[in-house]
Amino acid sequence: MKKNDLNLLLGSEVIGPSPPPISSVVYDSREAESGSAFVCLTGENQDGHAFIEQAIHKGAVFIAGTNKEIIHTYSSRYPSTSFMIVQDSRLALAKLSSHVYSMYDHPLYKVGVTGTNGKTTVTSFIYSLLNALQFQTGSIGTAGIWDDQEKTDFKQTVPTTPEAPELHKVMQHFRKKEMKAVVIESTSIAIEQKRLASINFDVAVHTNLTPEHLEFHGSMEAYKQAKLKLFDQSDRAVVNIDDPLMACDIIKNFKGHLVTYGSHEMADFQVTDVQSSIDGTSFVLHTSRGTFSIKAPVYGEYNVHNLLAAIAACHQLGFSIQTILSVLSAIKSPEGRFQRIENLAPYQIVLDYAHTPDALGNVLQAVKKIPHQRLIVMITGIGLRDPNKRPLMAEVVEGEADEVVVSVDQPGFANRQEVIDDVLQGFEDPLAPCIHSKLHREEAIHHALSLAQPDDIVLLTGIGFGGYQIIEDQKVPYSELNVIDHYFETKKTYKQTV
Ligand SMILES: CC(=O)N[C@H]1[C@@H](OP(=O)(O)OP(=O)(O)OC[C@H]2O[C@@H](n3ccc(=O)[nH]c3=O)[C@H](O)[C@@H]2O)O[C@H](CO)[C@@H](O)[C@@H]1O[C@H](C)C(=O)N[C@@H](C)C(=O)N[C@H](CCC(=O)O)C(=O)O
Ligand SMILES: Nc1ncnc2c1ncn2[C@@H]1O[C@H](COP(=O)(O)OP(=O)(O)OP(=O)(O)O)[C@@H](O)[C@H]1O
Repeated sequence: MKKNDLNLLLGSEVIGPSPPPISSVVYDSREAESGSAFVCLTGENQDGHAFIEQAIHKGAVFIAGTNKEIIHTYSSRYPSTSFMIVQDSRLALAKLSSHVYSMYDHPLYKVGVTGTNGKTTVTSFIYSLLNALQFQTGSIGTAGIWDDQEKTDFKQTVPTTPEAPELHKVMQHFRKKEMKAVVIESTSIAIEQKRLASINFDVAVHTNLTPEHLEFHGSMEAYKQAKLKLFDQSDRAVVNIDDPLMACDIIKNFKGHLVTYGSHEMADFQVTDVQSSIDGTSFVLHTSRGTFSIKAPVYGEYNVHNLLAAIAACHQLGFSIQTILSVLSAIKSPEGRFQRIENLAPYQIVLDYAHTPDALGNVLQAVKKIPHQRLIVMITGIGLRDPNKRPLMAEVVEGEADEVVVSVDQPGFANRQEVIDDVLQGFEDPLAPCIHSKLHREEAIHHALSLAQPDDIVLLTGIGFGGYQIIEDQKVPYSELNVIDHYFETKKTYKQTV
């Protein structure tokens, strides 16, 4: 790769020779191989500059970092390797990745979905609608990396939005397959860490803003500012007009073509007359192109709003509303988002990823619309995240359920009992007999199921999906469905032996 091209791309001077063609971009020295570019990032525990030598020994031909002294030291020690001192290594990582993984020039529409709650759901709705419209689309996010047919085996090192090299590698693969679009869940952390920095989105979608990730951003204002950046790199926008915290900022500042959705009468995609039933939700959609009566296989008013976001996003890509509505029956919800487990027990089991107070409040309202006797709810406190959120989960559920089981998700290094105590603080009467606590999610699920009687609903919320729990610094495999199956298996064995 020519020195000048690299200088122009990254806005700095190459030290040493022009590197040979760069075959991969890595931020982890252990992944370096012959022809790699290694970008030094400063993490929570380590400084990537400490691994330059390892990257070179593994074959890296180009090293970028921010630490002048270290870069100069290594460039003298390894004169045949190319180096660069950059202002911002994360930006350099994004730009380099976009350049190196641009082998196919097949056009790929890019849709970014941001918001505190609903990203995975809206991403999945857009993905299934576009594919049903024969517009081959992939998706990237908490539910994994999907091409237009199935989940791929691209390694996902970050829970939701991959680091820039992985993102661009996936998009290169989609372009190679001549797919037409990709929907990318765009978390505030990813935006702040510039993982998406060199992507120009065709459509950016906003769902809502409520407190989350404050342990990372520090304040709601910083959290909002991070999400707003996505709209500076998109040609079109879809905005939830009902969101009091962020919609106005986008509407005021967005320069491209913007449409709004929600219940507000000013919404371009306005919803009224929402009616829930056992097999889905019906509602009326009002647009400048007409009014439509719709029935869709989704539960809860918030999911109707997620659906509107998806319809509006597809419309922003050029599909007519009638065409989009003709494939509504094809929409798919991601695993664990209002997932109903049937035929296991004489009561209903609903699994839901709600792990913010806002999400919990919404799913409780949705579940209560399903006919039932008693409602048993499991809630969790998250060890890895902002402790201030924990008691709010209790505040939201108090008075809404007949039995509440409190447990822990993603404990990390947190003390499980302390996490539970934080949650319990949110109840007016934490000692009430209907409040139970269990240190482990598995035990809590089994306890909640054991409390159920015919016609009850057991609502299991929290981070039960994704395939693992983070315990200390290990990702320990975890399957919600196996835990539930195990409960019924042991019950059967117990019955047979008594
Ligand atoms: C907590 C956190 O932000 N972790 C991120 C961080 O890891 P870290 O701080 O532990 O890294 P580190 O161990 O200090 O190492 C620093 C650098 O040295 C490199 N290194 C390290 C060791 C070595 O031998 N060689 C080497 O090169 C590392 O690869 C890294 O680049 O730096 C890594 C590289 O950039 C990230 O991939 C990693 O994201 C982890 C996987 C993560 O879980 N992040 C979460 C917080 C996240 O991004 N979540 C959002 C939101 C999810 C949601 O909304 O629910 C997401 O988009 O998923
Ligand atoms: N539009 C919405 N408004 C409020 N709550 C929602 C909305 N959509 C989904 N939820 C709730 O949030 C939970 C998580 O939904 P989803 O996974 O789609 O959100 P997310 O933004 O991707 O979350 P995460 O970033 O943690 O993966 C759902 O199970 C539901 O309880």
